[in-house]
Formats: sequence, structure tokens, C-alpha cells
Amino acid sequence: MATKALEARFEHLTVNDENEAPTNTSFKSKAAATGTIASLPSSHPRANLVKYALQTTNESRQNAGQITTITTTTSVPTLPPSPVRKPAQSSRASDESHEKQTVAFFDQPQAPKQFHLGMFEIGKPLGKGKFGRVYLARERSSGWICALKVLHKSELQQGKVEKQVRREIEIQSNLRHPNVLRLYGHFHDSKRVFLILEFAGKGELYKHLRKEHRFPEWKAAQYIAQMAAALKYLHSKHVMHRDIKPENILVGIHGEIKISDFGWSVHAPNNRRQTMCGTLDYLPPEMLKPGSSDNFYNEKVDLWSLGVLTYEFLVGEAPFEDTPIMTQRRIARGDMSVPSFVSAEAKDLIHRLLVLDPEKRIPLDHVLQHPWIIKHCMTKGGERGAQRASDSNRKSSEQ
Ligand SMILES: Nc1ncnc2c1ncn2[C@@H]1O[C@H](COP(=O)(O)OP(=O)(O)OP(=O)(O)O)[C@@H](O)[C@H]1O
Repeated sequence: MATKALEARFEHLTVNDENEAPTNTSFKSKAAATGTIASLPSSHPRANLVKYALQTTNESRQNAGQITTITTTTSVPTLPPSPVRKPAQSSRASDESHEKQTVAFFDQPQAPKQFHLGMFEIGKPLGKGKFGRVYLARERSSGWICALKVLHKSELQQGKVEKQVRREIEIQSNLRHPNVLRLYGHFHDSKRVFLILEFAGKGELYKHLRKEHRFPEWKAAQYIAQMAAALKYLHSKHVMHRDIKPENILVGIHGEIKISDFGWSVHAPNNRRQTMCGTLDYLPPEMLKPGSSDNFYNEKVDLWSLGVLTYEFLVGEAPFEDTPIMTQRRIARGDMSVPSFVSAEAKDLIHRLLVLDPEKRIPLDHVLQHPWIIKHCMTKGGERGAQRASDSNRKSSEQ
């Protein structure tokens, strides 16, 4: 699987010059051919989602995966064929060599500080967000695979999100954790900003969840353990994400999760923040009190969202899903019930996370030690999850 994903073929690429957009993106990739991720149904299950400050992403989801052609008026030279990669011995070998290449390219002392578009071959579109598109890309000299996010400056200006993007870049580029999507660098030309991102080979977790409807407990527990490890790392760096939801989680080639979309994250050194943002279903009660003198919150908002996420993984829908007004009321009261098919241990963790008083929510260390997590990360199906979670903890504490 990993081999296939990394053997994306790059064809017919032409660019204007080093600073211009690709003119043709008619790429084929074996990753796409495997069709491991089902496309979303046209009636999007989250169509009724209401967001504060953040615009809806439904349109982007429905458009995700469509092949897009970027056209420019200038005539362009055709680039030489891309280097052919030797077939890997095994998928594991391929993954390891990919990891080594990543390290070799970006972490070597002489790694280029100045990136430009000409360094990359552009592959198939991976998806479309509100302000731009994301493409599979390959660094020419090393063959290293990444995801290139292209944002149009005019659209960022129109949407008044330049500050948000700058913050996203500043925060994400300083983060190093196996369950946090890496941002390797960025560059821009007169019209666009390009973000060089780690490629998450298995796409959006949201699509996996919609396809499976709900996850078995062992899988949900492994994902939650990885989320807890990633959040623990973020909070240790004084970063609160504030927009945790399945749409903002990607899946790596080994099935490990990667938190992405740091557009609403903030550095929270000592102070508490008061901004209203995020998806309504995932908003904690303390962020639902505009104008109130109690309208302060801290990184514990992510614990509430982790509780909502745990619920949604296991049940297939968010716990407070209702009309917008009712959702707000129910969040404010903590009014939800966990269906009887959910195990007592999982129920217990959900109840310890979805606590109205932020200070009384179970801390991330305790989440990682919770019987539900331990049970599913130590049993047969959970071994890899436990390994991943403990790897995550070890690696982040080493950094
Ligand atoms: N690093 C990546 N690896 C693989 N696929 C990616 C990667 N980044 C983004 N994608 C795909 O591209 C889509 C668009 O991503 P993007 O970050 O632009 O938008 P978004 O987060 O979905 O929406 P919004 O613009 O509202 O933040 C994602 O939904 C995902 O399917």
C-alpha cells in the first residue's frame, strides 16, 4: 500500500517559470488507482453544520478529488521527464526510504532555505479547501514526496484571513510530532502562497469515518490515544488547536493520524483567550458565552473536543448534533447521552472529557492511562495503536 502511494507517476507537467503555477495537472497516481478511500456521497452528512467565524467546507469536500487544470496565458517549456524511482523491495522498505529521504532533504544542514515552485513536480490534486487547492508534489532532486498547498493571495485578502494563514504557518512550522502534520516550509510569488506539507497518504479521517459509519472500539481507542499524545505535545508547546474535529485530521500511510489545519490554533503562553471560532458541534461550553465575564478559556477546550471526537468515532455522529440553537443549549447544559452499544469504559472516558467545568476535565496524561485506552492498546488489535501512542509520547518528549 505504502509503495503504491509513493509510486505516484508524474506526467505532462509544464510550468511557466520557477514562480508560476503548473499549467497541466493531468497526473495519474497509483495511490489514486487503489481507491482505498470512498468518495463522499453528494448529500453531505454535515450539511447542517453551523460554524462560528469559520466558513463551511462542504463545497470543498464535494469538490475534493476532482481533477483541476490551472491555466495560464504564457507559453511554457516542457520539463524533462522526472527521475524514475527504483521499485522498492517491500512496502515497508519503501516507507523507510521515504522517511529517510524526508530527513535527508529537509533536515540536512545544507537543505535549501529558499524554496520555489520549479523545485517541485506537481501531481494529482489531493483536495480543495476554502482558499486553495492541495496537490501531490515531488521534490525534483531527491524524489521526495510532499503535499503542496496553493493559496491565492487575493482570496486570502478577500476572506480577511491573511493573519490567520500567517499564524498557521508560524505555529505549524515549529511543530515536530508523529501525529501532527508537518509543515516543512513555504514560499510565495506575486499571486500565491505555497505551503510544503507532509503528505498524508490515506487522506481525511472524516472520509474513513463516513465510510465506516462508526469505528470499532479498538480503532477509536487507538486514534484517541494518538490524539491525546499529539494534544499533550501541542499543549506542552503552549499551542491550543481549538478546532479539533474529524475534518481536520488526516491519516498517514501507516494508518497513523495527523492533526492538521492550524488556522484556528493559537499560542497561549500564560494568558487565556476569548476568540469565538470553530465548528459549533465541537465547541466547548466556555466558548459559547459571548459577552459573559466568564468568557475566558484555555487549552482545556481541546479536551472537550477530544470528548466530542471520542463520541463521534464510536457513535457515528456528534453528541450535541441538533438544530443550531438546540446544539448550543445542549452544549451549555452538557445534555447528551451515550448509546448502550458503547462500552462502559468508553462511556466513562467520554463523561470525564465532556465536563462543563474545564478544570475538572480529565488531563491528557490520564486519558493515556485510562482503562479504555490501555485495554485496546494492549490487546491484539490494539498493539500497533499502543506502539504508535507510546512512540508518539517518546518522540515528543525527546524533542
Ligand atoms: N498534507 C496532505 N496530505 C494529503 N491530503 C491533503 C493534505 N492536505 C490537504 N489534503 C487534502 O486536501 C483537502 C483540502 O485541504 P485544505 O487544507 O486546503 O482545506 P480544508 O482544511 O479541508 O478546508 P479549509 O480551507 O476550510 O481549511 C483536504 O480536505 C484533504 O483531503
